[in-house]
Amino acid sequence: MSRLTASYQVYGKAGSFEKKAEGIALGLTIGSWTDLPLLEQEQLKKHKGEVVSVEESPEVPHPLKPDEIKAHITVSYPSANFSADFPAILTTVFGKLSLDGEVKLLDLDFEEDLLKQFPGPRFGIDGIRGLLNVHGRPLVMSIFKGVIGRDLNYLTAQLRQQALGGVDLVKDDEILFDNPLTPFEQRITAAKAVLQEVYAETGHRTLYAVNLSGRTSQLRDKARRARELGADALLFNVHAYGLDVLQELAEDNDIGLPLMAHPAFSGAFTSSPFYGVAAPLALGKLTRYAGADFSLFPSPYGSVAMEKTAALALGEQLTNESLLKQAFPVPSAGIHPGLVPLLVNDFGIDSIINAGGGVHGHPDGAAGGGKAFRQAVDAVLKNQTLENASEQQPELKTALELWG
Ligand SMILES: CSCCC(=O)C(=O)COP(=O)(O)O
Ligand SMILES: [Mg+2]
Repeated sequence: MSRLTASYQVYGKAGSFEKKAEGIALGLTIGSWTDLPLLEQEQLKKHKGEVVSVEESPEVPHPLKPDEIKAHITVSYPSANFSADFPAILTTVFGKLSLDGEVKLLDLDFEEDLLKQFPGPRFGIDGIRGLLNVHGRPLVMSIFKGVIGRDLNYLTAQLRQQALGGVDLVKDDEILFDNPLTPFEQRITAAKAVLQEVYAETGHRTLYAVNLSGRTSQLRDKARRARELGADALLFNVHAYGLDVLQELAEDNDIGLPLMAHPAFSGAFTSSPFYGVAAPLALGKLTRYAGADFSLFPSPYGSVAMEKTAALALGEQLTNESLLKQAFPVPSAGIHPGLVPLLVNDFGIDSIINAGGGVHGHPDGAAGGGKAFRQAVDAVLKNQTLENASEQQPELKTALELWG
């Protein structure tokens, strides 16, 4: 019978972890089966979780409780215990356990039979590159900024400048919801017209990811309508809605659009060193399994930073060998052109450089900001230092003078 394996980080006294692990394996599956009559014990055994390993780390004491150390516990659960969906899986491996003190879910290992039941990205990295016809370099994305309370004219003017800067994608800010000044459907049609104009003028193609927002029950129809109107991609605050909602959108052939997962709200359950779910699992592996073509997360460098080993592991989870397609890592937040060499070094060519303030705050406007990013990417691919490249690239020079 196939099994799902979960790894947890726990703290406790040395020597106490076998009991703790057994408690998890039992507590999340058949409960107190030893008290039941023999026949029922036999019947329930096949549903019991199994402790796979317990590894103590005596060299890592609890930072606040000197008599406790860290340990990793691995438990496998029979697939017969759950249906093949995220709500059932997460409830099985970390349901009531998530409420039971200092336990962090680090990873989940899906066997092939189970993994096959998840869609993964519809387009993936290769598919998105195909839509843009851009290969062999990281993509550049910019974010609308300051458009809350502004109308469609403002939005389209800002979009035009971003596209003229040569960015490959522009996304809504995740905090722009449906509103009377820039309604969802009109954002799509107005943006499409602007991006077609820029393409006709310059030959440069930019895709726009519109924020799919509102009540869950309305999302499918809104997303289908977006497709009918010719939307390029959908931004989605997946962690505010839940992975299963993303999966529903990803599997719907009448939607069939690239899906961009925003990390909003995820810090609430990934940031603690003691509790919640590890970011590489939540924003990496599971977001990819649920069908995101792109996953945004804080880079190790900007204004909202993720610890570097976690950010690297997250990028790895989005792109490693799997039955499912690769999703684009999009390290974000406080990104400016001077960070491009670090980001490409960390996340490789198959990643996206994403910036809001770093584009719009450029003294030459968003067009200048976009150009500075593209120039930084070109310099890195040519193994040039940004300083050297900026001698020939005024927009990059201005950006480096401003942000370093
Ligand atoms: C925390 S990752 C999400 C990035 C994002 O949505 C954003 O608006 C970043 O804007 P910035 O001006 O920091 O590039
Ligand atoms: Mg944002």
